[in-house]
Amino acid sequence: MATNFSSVPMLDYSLVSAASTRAAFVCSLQSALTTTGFFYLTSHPVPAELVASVAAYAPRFFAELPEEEKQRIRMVESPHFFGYTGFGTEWTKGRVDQREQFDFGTECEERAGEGVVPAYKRLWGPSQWPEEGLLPGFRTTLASYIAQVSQLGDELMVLVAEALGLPADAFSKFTEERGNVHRGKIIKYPVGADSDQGVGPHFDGGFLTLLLQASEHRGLQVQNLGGEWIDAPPVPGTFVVNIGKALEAVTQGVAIATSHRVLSPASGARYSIPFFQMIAQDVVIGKSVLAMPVEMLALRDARGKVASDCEPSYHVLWRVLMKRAAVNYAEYGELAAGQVMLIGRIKSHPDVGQRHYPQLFHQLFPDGLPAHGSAY
Ligand SMILES: O=C(O)CCC(=O)C(=O)O
Ligand SMILES: [Fe+2]
Repeated sequence: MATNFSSVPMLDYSLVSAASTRAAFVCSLQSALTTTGFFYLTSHPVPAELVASVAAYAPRFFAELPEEEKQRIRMVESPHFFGYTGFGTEWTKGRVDQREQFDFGTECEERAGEGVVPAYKRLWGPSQWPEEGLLPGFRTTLASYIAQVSQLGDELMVLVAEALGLPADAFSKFTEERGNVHRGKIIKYPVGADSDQGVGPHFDGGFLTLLLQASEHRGLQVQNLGGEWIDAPPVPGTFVVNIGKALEAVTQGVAIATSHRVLSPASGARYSIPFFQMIAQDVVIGKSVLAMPVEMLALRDARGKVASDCEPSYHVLWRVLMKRAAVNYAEYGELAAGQVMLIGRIKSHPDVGQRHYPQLFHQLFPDGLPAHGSAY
């Protein structure tokens, strides 16, 4: 019988600092990685004041920025896919997502100009920020936040390696010499939306996602191994951590990427701030799969077949599995991670692709701009 879960486990990060309790944390991490693919992290080291200050900016960004300023920094202006995306322009599984968002990333200079080959080198570059005077402190607060969450993500990856019986530096080959450029989003799910689909069922792409639920409204749900939707309500002082498809693939499916969705809030706008831990652009995941201990492969196989609205697929050879998985991760086998990300971004935001990556846009959309994009 497959192992299953009916709630998202809570892991206490303070256990990591004492030698006597570290093993207990690693043990619960192993179970979360191999069974739920999702966990809450309590007592984490990102200062509560910084988290509160980031959360307080979320409603202000949408309410206080004038429409012209949102338009000035809209994503279509950025070859790096950073900036503002208006309400109702993103689709998942054939339905409009009821959310509006602002994408930003690790502070970074433009690394390559127009016409560079491979084109994905252009993904890395600066975020688009609103005028300082319109939202004072927004930029520095988010820069500090992403730096601190990145550091926590790096620490977690060392623990992930330990929990999966791998050497502590097992994941270092997925780090670029100049450091990885991670991505974050500020999302608003409005009340009174046209449908209950805040965001439809999907997987995340990179290694780990660390999500801050920035208001008290529930809506996030995680799909268990039997296909049922489990609530993951906001818990003050925690991050919700989940595994992305890249981590699932490099661990041969031992760590499970779990399908999740957000239902539109019933009683007030919901805000969330996910941080997506990215990997080195040039890595071809298909050539970088890690040798996993047999006990870990046995844990994977013990899960049995998983029911999902997104067709996960870790119990067969990962290459076969990736071919069957959600459309934007199928390419991990042969293409560089940066290229996979670029394809996914263009599918999700075809207007940005058409403007900045016309060649690849025409390959993906030979009939021109579709009525909407869909990454998942
Ligand atoms: O808003 C949330 O709680 C989750 C968002 C999410 O899953 C995503 O943007 O990938
Ligand atoms: Fe997600």
